[in-house]
Amino acid sequence: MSIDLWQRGCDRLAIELPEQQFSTWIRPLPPADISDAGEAGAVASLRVPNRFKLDWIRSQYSARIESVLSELAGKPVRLELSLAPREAAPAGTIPRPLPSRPHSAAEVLHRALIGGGAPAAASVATGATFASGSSASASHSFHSHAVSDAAAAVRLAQAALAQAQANAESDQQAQMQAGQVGQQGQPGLTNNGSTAALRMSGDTSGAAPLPPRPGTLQPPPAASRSRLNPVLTFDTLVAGRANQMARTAALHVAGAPGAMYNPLFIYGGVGLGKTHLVHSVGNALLRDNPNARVLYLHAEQFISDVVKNYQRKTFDDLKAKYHQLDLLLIDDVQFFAGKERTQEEFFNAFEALLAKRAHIIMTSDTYPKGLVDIDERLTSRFDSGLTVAIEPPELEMRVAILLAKSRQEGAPMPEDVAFFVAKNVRANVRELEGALRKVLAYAKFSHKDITIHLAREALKDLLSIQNRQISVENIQKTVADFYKIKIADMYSKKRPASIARPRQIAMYLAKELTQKSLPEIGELFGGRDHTTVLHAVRKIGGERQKNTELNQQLHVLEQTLKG
Ligand SMILES: Nc1ncnc2c1ncn2[C@@H]1O[C@H](COP(=O)(O)OP(=O)(O)OP(=O)(O)O)[C@@H](O)[C@H]1O
Repeated sequence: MSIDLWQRGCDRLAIELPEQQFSTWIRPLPPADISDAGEAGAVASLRVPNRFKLDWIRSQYSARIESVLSELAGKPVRLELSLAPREAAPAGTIPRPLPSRPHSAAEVLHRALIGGGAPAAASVATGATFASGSSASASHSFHSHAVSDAAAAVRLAQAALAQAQANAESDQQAQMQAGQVGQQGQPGLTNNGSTAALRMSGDTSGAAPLPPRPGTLQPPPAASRSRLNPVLTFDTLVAGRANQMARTAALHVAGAPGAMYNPLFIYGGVGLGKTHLVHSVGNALLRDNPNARVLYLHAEQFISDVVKNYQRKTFDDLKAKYHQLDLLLIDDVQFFAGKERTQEEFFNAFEALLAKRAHIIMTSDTYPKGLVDIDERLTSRFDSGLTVAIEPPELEMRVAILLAKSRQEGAPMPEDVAFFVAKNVRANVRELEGALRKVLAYAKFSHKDITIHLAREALKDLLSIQNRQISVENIQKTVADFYKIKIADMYSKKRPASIARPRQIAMYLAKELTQKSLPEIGELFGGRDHTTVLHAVRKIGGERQKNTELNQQLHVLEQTLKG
């Protein structure tokens, strides 16, 4: 009965929680041991592999796990968490029936965006702007019921892809399975999907492909003509809440280019995976159709092409190069600012490609209407298909990225270390990769195991900069400014919501962004008890998951504090 109850609880949580959260925190847990005390209830004893995970599950999920188990058991079930002994076998994996695979990426996105409601459909079809996660406030036309349907559908897509990827790693048979997924419009396994996306030094952001590992297949010639980096595929792109909409839209385009969501405009801050995503589309399309004419380029390359062809008066060459494409992937279009001739040529190419139903995907650091010094006739066209944001990765996603990339590097990072690094490196994926490189290099050269102690050593410069920059006082001042209250209110006993809420937000940020303990934070907030701080941390952390406006405000505050 105990395994069965636990299994059913997991199945329920798999439906309720975002896929990334479920996969990171719940799925890897060993089954809880359930001791039944008759009418009085039952106790579910769960052995968690490390302290970080234990604390996190206790603070974030234990209440929900208890209530799901109690509901299923028909009597109260108390959850008892303890640390698994070090030498214990690695945590087992709960077999979880995956939701049936979506029929195609197009369908997934369609369901995700349209959900059950026609009004949202209309706004999407005519050029909706929406953002995953915190920036969803920009999506006035995106109905909230569609958001929850979207989340559910995207979870289905993620589950199917996660399954395909997991299978693909294991054996030849799984490769065939992944190939079938590809035929349905989703990316399957690419020949070098497991090739490391990391280098031990230097920048990984450029488009220059890494040399494939011995034994992996060479990229097809079309990939080099297209300037695609064969390493940047959907297989190596970790999915999370931060990129779910953009990734789902990109999957759709890869499966059915030239159909809907054309142009696709992807925007977000630096190092969040925009370039990776557009390369993934190109690589997926070429894998399915090696004859497709695909070109990836940075906006600056387009600018220099225009200049060169103007100097040589070879306008026809320029047209021939761009107007014949099936898929144009163009990165960082904000670089077109102030370049009138380039904008003119891009406008021509844009019109020609759309007229023949070729697909265009653009990236930028801001949404189309936020672009400066770019002609309105262009920016309005940029916004005429689908505009999606990529957000900074949330904690679960950062952990998943570290685990995935360290595995690709052949030096798997233990979960507690990944958690430690992810908690401390929050800005973007590029920084996360930098931190991972440092930790792995440090372990390699010092011939030591990868532990939290080692990670702390390897990253001490980075951590000390952060600790220096973010103090509780700084947080109190920034939050007080933001919500227009007095700093003194942070320490006062006043309770009106207009003051109590910013104070709770400041406590939450103090816990998130500093190394201070709950009692220390309580002390700095006018001598409050640590339970008051814990309550604030849980409350704001929980609300943040559901309330997009609050999440947006917290992002702004976090970015301000991190400088
Ligand atoms: N979700 C992800 N999963 C795995 N790797 C990722 C993910 N997001 C980003 N990366 C990696 O992080 C690095 C930076 O990503 P990328 O260059 O795509 O960011 P970007 O948004 O285009 O940044 P910029 O605007 O500075 O060009 C790359 O090495 C990329 O492979």
